[in-house]
Amino acid sequence: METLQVQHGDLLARAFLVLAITVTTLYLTRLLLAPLKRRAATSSPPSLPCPRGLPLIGNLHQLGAVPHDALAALAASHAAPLMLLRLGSVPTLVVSTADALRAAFQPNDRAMSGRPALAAATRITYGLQDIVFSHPDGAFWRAARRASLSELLSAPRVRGFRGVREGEAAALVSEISRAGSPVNLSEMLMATSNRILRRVAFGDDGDGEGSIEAGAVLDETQKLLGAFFVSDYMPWLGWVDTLRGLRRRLERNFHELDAFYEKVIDDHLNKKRAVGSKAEDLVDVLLRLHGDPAYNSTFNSRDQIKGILTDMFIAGTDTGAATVEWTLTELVRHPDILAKAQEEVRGAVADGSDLVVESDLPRLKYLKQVIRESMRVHPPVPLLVPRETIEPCTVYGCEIPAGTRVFVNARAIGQDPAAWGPDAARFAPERHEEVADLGDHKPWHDSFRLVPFGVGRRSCPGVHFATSAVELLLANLLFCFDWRAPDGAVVDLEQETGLTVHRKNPLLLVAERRCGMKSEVK
Ligand code: HEM
Repeated sequence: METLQVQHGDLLARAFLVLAITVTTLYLTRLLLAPLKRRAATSSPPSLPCPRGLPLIGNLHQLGAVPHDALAALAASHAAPLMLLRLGSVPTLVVSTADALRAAFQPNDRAMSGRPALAAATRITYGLQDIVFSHPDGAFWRAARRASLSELLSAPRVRGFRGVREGEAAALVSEISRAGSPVNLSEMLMATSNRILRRVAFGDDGDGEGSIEAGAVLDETQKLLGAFFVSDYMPWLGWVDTLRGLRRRLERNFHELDAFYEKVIDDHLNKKRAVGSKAEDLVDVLLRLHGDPAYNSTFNSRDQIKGILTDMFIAGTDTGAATVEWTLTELVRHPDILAKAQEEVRGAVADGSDLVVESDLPRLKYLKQVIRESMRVHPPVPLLVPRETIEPCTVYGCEIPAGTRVFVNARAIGQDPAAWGPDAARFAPERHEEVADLGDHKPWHDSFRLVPFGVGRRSCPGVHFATSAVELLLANLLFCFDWRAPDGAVVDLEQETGLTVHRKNPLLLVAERRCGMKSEVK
C-alpha cells in the first residue's frame, strides 16, 4: 500500500502551479453562480475548531511536506484533538488523540466506516469492487471481508505460508552476506516484501521475465495510488488531471494490470491445482470461493477477484517493509535496546542453527515489544486509509454530516502524552511488557491509543499475515548480523511522504556477520 491520497509536497506544488493559472476565473464564475452551494460546503459544526483556510483550496496548503506531522502541529496549535478542515471542497475531520478517537469511533463505528471514492483507487479496483474501498453497506464488502478473515488471511492460511516466509528470510540473509558494505536495507526489504506477497498471492517466485514486467506494472499502480489527483479534492476541476496526463497514465496502467491478472487467473485455471491443498495461493482460494455457493451470489465476477488481488498486493507489500525499516532504524539509534533484543534472539535459537525459524518466535517476547514500540512511534500508515462518514453522526455534541472525510492521525495518537505519559517521545519497548501475541488483533486497537492497523470494522484484516513476516525477518537480521551506522554517519529519522511512510533516505548500515556462523546461507 504505497501512497493513496495524501499528497507529496512536490506534487502539491506542481498542482498549485497549474491551479493558479486556471482556477481564478473558474472561482469567480462559481462565486457568482453558486454562492449558496459554496457556503453550504464550507459550513461546519459550530463548536469543533476549524482552522481558517484559503479560498478554493481551503486548508490544502497546510498539509505541508509531511501531512501527518503538519496536521499534528495544526491540531496542537489549535488545542484541537478533533478539528474540521476543508481540503479543496471536501470537509475533513481530523482525529489526533486517543480520547478523541474513542469519542469519535466507539459510538459511531458504522457511520465512520465509509471510504472516499478516490480517482485512482476507483479505476484500479474495477469500480470499488475490492475490500479496501468498497462501500460498507453493500453485500459485497461484507462477503469479501468475511472471506479475507476466514480464508485469505486467516491464522491457518498464514501458517500455511510459513515456508515462503522462511525461504525469503534465508534469501535476505544470504543477500546481505554477499553484499558490499554498507548494505542498502531499504531496497532489500522492499524486494523481500514484494517477493513474499507475489509468492503467496500469485504463486510467482518473482524471478522470471514476466514477473519482472508485472513488478513494473504493480510499481506504477502504487505510484498512481499515491499521486495527487485534483479531482479528489475539487471534483469540478477534474479536467486538470487529464491535462497533466494522469488520467492517461491511469488508463494505461489499468489495462496492463488487467492483462496481467487475466493471465494469472487463466494459468491458475489451467493448472487445476488440488482444491484445499496446502499449496493453494491466494488466487486459488479466490477461484475456489468464486465457485462456492455460499459466496457466489455476491462474489461472482473476475473483476472482484482482480480487485481483491490488488488489495493484497497494495495493502500488504510496503507496509511490512516500512515496519522492518523503521524498527531497525530505531534499534541502531538505541544500541542498548539493540543489544538486549539480540541477546534474546541469540539465546532463543537452538545451538548450531544458522537461522531463526518460526517455531522460535513465541520465545521472543522482547522483540515483540520492540516491534509494537516501533509501530507506535512510526505507524507505517500514519493517517490510516481515509474514511468517509456514510451517515450523519455526533461527536463531542457536534454533528458531523454524511460525506465528511475522516483522517485518523495514528502517529499523533501514538505520541499523545495523555495516553502514553510524559515520556511519550522516548523509544521504550518496555512500555508494552504485558503484550503476548503480536498477531492477536484485539490489543492493537482496543485501547484506541495504538492504532497502526486502524480501528473498528474497517481495521486491517492482515495483522497476522503482516506481523508473522515482520517478526521473522527482524529476528533473522538480529540473529545473523551485528549492525551499526557507517563510520561518521548518523541514522536520521526523515520521512518520505505518502500513505505508507518510508524513510526519506535509504537505510544504509554496516552488517557484520556474527562470528562462528557460516558466511553464506544456502
Ligand atoms: C505492517 C503491515 C500493515 C499495516 C501497518 C497495515 C495497516 C492498515 C491500515 C491502517 C488499514 C486501514 C484501517 C482502517 O481504516 O481503520 C488497513 C486496511 C487493510 N489492510 Fe492492512 N496493513 C498491513 C498489512 C496488510 C497485509 C499484509 C494485508 C493483506 C495481505 C492487508 C490488507 C488490508 C486490507 C484488505 C484492508 C482493508 C480493510 C477494510 O477496509 O475492510 N494489510 N491496513
